[in-house]
Amino acid sequence: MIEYKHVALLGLGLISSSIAHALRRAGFDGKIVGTARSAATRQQAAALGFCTRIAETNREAVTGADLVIICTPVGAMGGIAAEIAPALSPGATVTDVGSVKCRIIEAVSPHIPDGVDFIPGHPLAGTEHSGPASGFAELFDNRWCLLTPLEGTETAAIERLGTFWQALGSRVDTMDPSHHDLVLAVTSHVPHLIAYTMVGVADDLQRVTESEVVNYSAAGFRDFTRIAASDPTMWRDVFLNNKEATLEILGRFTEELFALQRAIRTGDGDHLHDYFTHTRAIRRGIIDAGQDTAAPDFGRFVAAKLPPKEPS
Ligand SMILES: NC(=O)C1=CN([C@@H]2O[C@H](COP(=O)(O)OP(=O)(O)OC[C@H]3O[C@@H](n4cnc5c(N)ncnc54)[C@H](O)[C@@H]3O)[C@@H](O)[C@H]2O)C=CC1
Ligand SMILES: O=C(O)C(=O)Cc1ccc(O)cc1
Repeated sequence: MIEYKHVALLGLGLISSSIAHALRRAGFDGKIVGTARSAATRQQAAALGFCTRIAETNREAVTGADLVIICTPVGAMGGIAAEIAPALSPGATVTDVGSVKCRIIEAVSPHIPDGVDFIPGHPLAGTEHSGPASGFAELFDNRWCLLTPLEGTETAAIERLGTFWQALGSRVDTMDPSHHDLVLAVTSHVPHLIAYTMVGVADDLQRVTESEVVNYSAAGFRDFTRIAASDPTMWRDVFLNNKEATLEILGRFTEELFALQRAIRTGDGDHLHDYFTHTRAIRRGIIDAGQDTAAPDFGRFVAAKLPPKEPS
């Protein structure tokens, strides 16, 4: 059962509008007060009608809220926390949905007043679409939502937030924030960077081959173009705020790529065959373990394999 009575959604885009739709589907009868930076977005959200009320400012939206969810690009979250701090109600929970966790914790927690819990979160669910019209109630169904609570946070507050995400359809788990950032660098951030790069390469090539890249693109490349259509501001902020883990995984990726490049150049078919046999076994292992292709499950699979990130 959802224990909150007044949910404030800061930022009105894919994730926040999906939260509102999923709340309504769950029968939530409390208040959903949303706000966004631009008047045009606020008007669009008001017309779509998924909030009880649209507030003009972040401070107005959080006034009286017992759950505040920051749903903006990662780079904006610290400034928003500073802005809302004086208006937060004692006993409220502040959470976020950002794709990285350590930098958000650094930016947000110094502003959270005593008596308010900050519990960082990340629903591992999304699409390449953005804006208030892109949300839908089923987005979080059977997807993981990872909470990365800070030391000393009351278990009851964490459980309350976990129950909230379960009511939206999610499976909920907790994780150490730096481990989260490393796992997500492998399963989401670097794959997005690769997709962005591959589409850029194809675009260069297309100038030579005219429309062949589009005409003959296979399913794999089409998936790359879908991912590479994701919101530029959001992904700029992800990479700038998960720099260390992204560079670590990108370094490993580049080493493996060079080894494959060398195998192709030298005609080392055994190396290629062994490598592809190994990766196929990984994929089949995921399926045999009852975890299908969904990224969140793959995330857990990788989490089990990666060593915990060493403190920097
Ligand atoms: N899109 C996805 O697939 C997923 C996104 N996330 C995370 O969720 C958060 C929101 O993402 P989406 O809903 O996809 O974004 P979106 O682009 O659909 O919506 C973002 C909202 O934030 C507002 N905003 C933008 N810049 C702002 C600023 N500087 N100050 C205040 N408000 C600002 C926008 O007006 C918009 O209302 C991001 O932090 C992202 O990392 C998490 C899981 C999946
Ligand atoms: O659309 C896709 O394939 C995604 O990978 C969605 C996504 C994007 C960012 C996240 O932090 C979590 C999920």
